[in-house]
This record gives sequence, C-alpha cells and structure tokens, in this order.
Amino acid sequence: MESIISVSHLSKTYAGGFQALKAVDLDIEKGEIFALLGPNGAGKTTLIGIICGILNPSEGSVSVGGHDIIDDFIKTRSMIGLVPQELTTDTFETVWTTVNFSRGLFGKKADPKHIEDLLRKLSLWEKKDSRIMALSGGMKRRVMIAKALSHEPKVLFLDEPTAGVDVELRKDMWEVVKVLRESGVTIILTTHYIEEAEEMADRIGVINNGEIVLVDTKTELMRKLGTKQLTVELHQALDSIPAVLAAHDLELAADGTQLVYTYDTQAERTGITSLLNDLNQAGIKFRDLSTSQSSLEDIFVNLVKRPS
Ligand SMILES: Nc1ncnc2c1ncn2[C@@H]1O[C@H](COP(=O)(O)OP(=O)(O)OP(=O)(O)O)[C@@H](O)[C@H]1O
Repeated sequence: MESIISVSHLSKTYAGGFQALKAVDLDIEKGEIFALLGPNGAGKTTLIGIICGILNPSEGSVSVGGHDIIDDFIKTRSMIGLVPQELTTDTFETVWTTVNFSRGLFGKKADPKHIEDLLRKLSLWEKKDSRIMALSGGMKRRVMIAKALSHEPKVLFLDEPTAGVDVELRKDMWEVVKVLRESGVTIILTTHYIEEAEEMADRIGVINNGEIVLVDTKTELMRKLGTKQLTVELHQALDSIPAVLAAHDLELAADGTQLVYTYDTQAERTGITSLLNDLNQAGIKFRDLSTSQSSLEDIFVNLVKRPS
C-alpha cells in the first residue's frame, strides 16, 4: 500500500519540559480509515497538531503526499482538512457562506459545483441557506466537516468526532465517514470509544504516554479477539504436554496444574470435544473447566494501564 502520511521519529517536548510524544513512527495508507485510540493525555491532539502544522515538532519529521510539512508547509497544509474537537464556527452565517469562505482561506478559486456536491454528500443541501445557529448539533458537526473538506484535501482528520453525542448521532457520523472514504479521502480519527474504532476503522493504532504501542488491521485484531481460552484444572500436575495431546493448541500453566487450550470461536469446530476425549484416553483427570475471551477492550486496557 502507498502511504500518504509518514511520521518518522517524531518527538515533542513542551516548553515546561513535558515530553508529549516519544519518537513516534507511523505510516498512514492512502484511502484508509485509521483510528487513533488512546486515553486522555496520551498525545493524540499533539500528534495531529504537528501533522497539521499547528505545533512544531521537537525532533523527527512528517511528510504528507511525499512533501515535508515544514519545508513545504503550504502544500502539505492544503492537502489536509481538520475537524477539531470543539465546534467553532460563525453562528450568524449561512451554511453556504461559511463553507465557501473556508475554501477561500486556502486560496482556492470559488467552485460552487464542488461545494454543492459536498453539501449534498453530507445531507446539508436543504440547509444551505440556514444560519448555523438554527441547525441541530448533528448538522453543525457536518458543517464542520464540510468546511474541512471545502478545499478538496486528500486527508481528513477528525478529532473525537462523536465525543458527547448520543448513540443515534454517532451512527449518523459513522455513515458520513464511510461515504467520505468512498469518495477517496483518507480519514484519521481520534477516539476514546473502542466501539467506534471497531465500527469504522480499517486499521487501529493505540497511543499511550506519547508512544504508539500497537498498530494493526481491525481484521487482525478481531481475529485475536475471536480466540477463546479453555482452562482445564488438572488433578495432578504434568511436567510436559503428553504426546497424545500434541494435535491440540495447548500450553501448560500454573506449574503444570493447568492446561490452557486456545481455540477460534468463529471456527466451525472448536475442537473441545476431541480434546476432552483425548484427555480421557490419556487418563488425565481434571477438576474443573473454565473459559475466557479477550476483547478489544481488554487488549486496550492492558496496553494503556499505568504502572502502579
Ligand atoms: N501546551 C502544552 N504545554 C504543556 N503540556 C501540554 C501542552 N499541551 C498538551 N500538553 C500535555 O501533553 C500531553 C498530551 O496532550 P494531548 O492533548 O496531545 O493528549 P490527547 O491524547 O489529545 O488527550 P485528550 O484525549 O484528553 O484530548 C498531556 O499530558 C498534556 O497535559
């Protein structure tokens, strides 16, 4: 895959000495929806701020579409649309005026056709002559997206697009994002909601304490998530896994008193029946059985838990 954003060894130390980013490496692929997950204060806004040229990095570099964000600031900035966390827009203006004005800020020639297409895509066309203050919260958010896309950027950043909105609005936003992706825009969103990342993202990155601790495709994470473990409590400890059980994905735990069997919950056959048969044949007796499943939530919590 071709990358559209390349972040290399990026560090940020704020004036007071606090290091908010620590040698971050990250590639964003053209056309993907990438979700950046992380707890409060992890460094998400700092990372976005640097890529968008709002903040200076302390070390490292970022390129957008192959251009360096510092050497080629105007070019890279025009390739980016940013929807900030807070809704900040001139409430007395109409939707049409506001969105056209945003395009002008990037020095782009007026293009009523593009703005019309954009407003239609965002289900705002009927509201083009309404003042922003007369719109619902969901519509205001969509106006923010229209403003961010008015100059035809290649990449759209959505910083916490659904923070504090109700479930219905959140689902609306997910639909909007998918429609935008189909039009070829690469989307990077930050979120606290694991469900949101699961619903929308092609890939998920987890950031904690200024470090990227995991980047993986959602499919791969779901595959990991789809595995379950069956723990067999044995009557007598084993030194090793007997050869008759070699066909099963087993590990010995708790000083040999537990056999842990990992299986795929999505597989047609879990293999549990045959494992229990083989245990019986081998004369291995057990006291108890229990199952557990790791969720994306568990993976996330484990990755970001603070040392106590
Ligand atoms: N201007 C600043 N000066 C000093 N420290 C800052 C400054 N801006 C942010 N920080 C600190 O840097 C860390 C990262 O902040 P950042 O806003 O990037 O986190 P975040 O992941 O976006 O958090 P949230 O989810 O709460 O928005 C935090 O500990 C924050 O207190």
